[in-house]
Amino acid sequence: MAMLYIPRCLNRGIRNLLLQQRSFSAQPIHQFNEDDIKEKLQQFPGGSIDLQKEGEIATLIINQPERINAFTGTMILELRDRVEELESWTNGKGLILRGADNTFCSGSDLNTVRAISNPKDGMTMCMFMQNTLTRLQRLPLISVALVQGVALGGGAELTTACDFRLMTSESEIRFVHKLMGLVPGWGGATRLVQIIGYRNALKLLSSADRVRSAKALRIGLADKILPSSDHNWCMEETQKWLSHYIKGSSKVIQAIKNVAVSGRELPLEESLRNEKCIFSTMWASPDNLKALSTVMKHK
Ligand SMILES: CCCC(=O)SCCNC(=O)CCNC(=O)[C@H](O)C(C)(C)COP(=O)(O)OP(=O)(O)OC[C@H]1O[C@@H](n2cnc3c(N)ncnc32)[C@H](O)[C@@H]1OP(=O)(O)O
Repeated sequence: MAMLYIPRCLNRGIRNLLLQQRSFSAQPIHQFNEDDIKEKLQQFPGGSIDLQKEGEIATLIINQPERINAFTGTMILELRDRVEELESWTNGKGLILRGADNTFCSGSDLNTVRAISNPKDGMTMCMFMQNTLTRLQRLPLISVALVQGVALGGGAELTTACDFRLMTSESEIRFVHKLMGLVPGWGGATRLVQIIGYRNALKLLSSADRVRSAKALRIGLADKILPSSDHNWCMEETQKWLSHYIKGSSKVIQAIKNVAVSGRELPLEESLRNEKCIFSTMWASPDNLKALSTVMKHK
């Protein structure tokens, strides 16, 4: 885990504070013994979660196209491994989350869902995924979900674990949980309220309506509509869109993501203290001194 660069030269107090803050990023929301649920999920194989790194942008691919990228037991486990790998990617700046074969994700694999359809397994699977997606959301990378095709149920929840969402004009996000006698359990309801506010979130959850791209843009669920669904074009556009937000050194970009996460998640005073600590790692840093040595006009 290397969430944040912590220089050795800092005094011990600040270093300790920063180490605490770093552990906040990867700290599990739910502390429980994961062995049983890992063993259970292992019994439901299929598909994969692939990680590709190209320069400073990584791409996570939800890959089970024959079932519209439904999430099997082993994909839940692989997602955790890939997120852990990204936590120690010190040079990274951006992350794209997408599905294979021009569609995003049809949610939990219904075969897995049926097999773990008892309260104990449901609860531990829910805690496992909440821990993973919270860690994904807190990665010091600017993340964007590229939503092609459908993002249903758990797939819709996954999109909310990214900082931003780009949709094609033909794609849809749909919280179908109500139709299955459920509520979101991967943290999607909590994050949805944070993204689009209580009233809009309640409408989407209680109606289970399709949210097409124009509406998603209007209510702030999507950040851009891509007019073509051609996969290569969509990926290029997503990288181009992301590149605007990740210009600069990885240390600066990671620090920016960390102060924003802190502001979203911590009470005011704690967040201000955290911001001060992160600021102290950037003030007079090589990036800062380099910038100061140039003639600066922000016209
Ligand atoms: C806490 C998590 C909550 C959850 O996520 S619960 C899961 C919620 N998701 C669903 O219920 C999705 C149900 N599926 C659908 O509505 C449709 O298949 C969907 C995604 C709109 C795609 O429709 P089409 O494009 O017409 O394709 P299709 O129906 O022929 O599907 C192709 C093959 O994929 C399968 N599939 C799709 N979604 C799946 C899923 N989630 N789990 C397991 N299998 C799934 C589908 O059964 C079909 O298989 P087959 O070719 O008939 O063997």
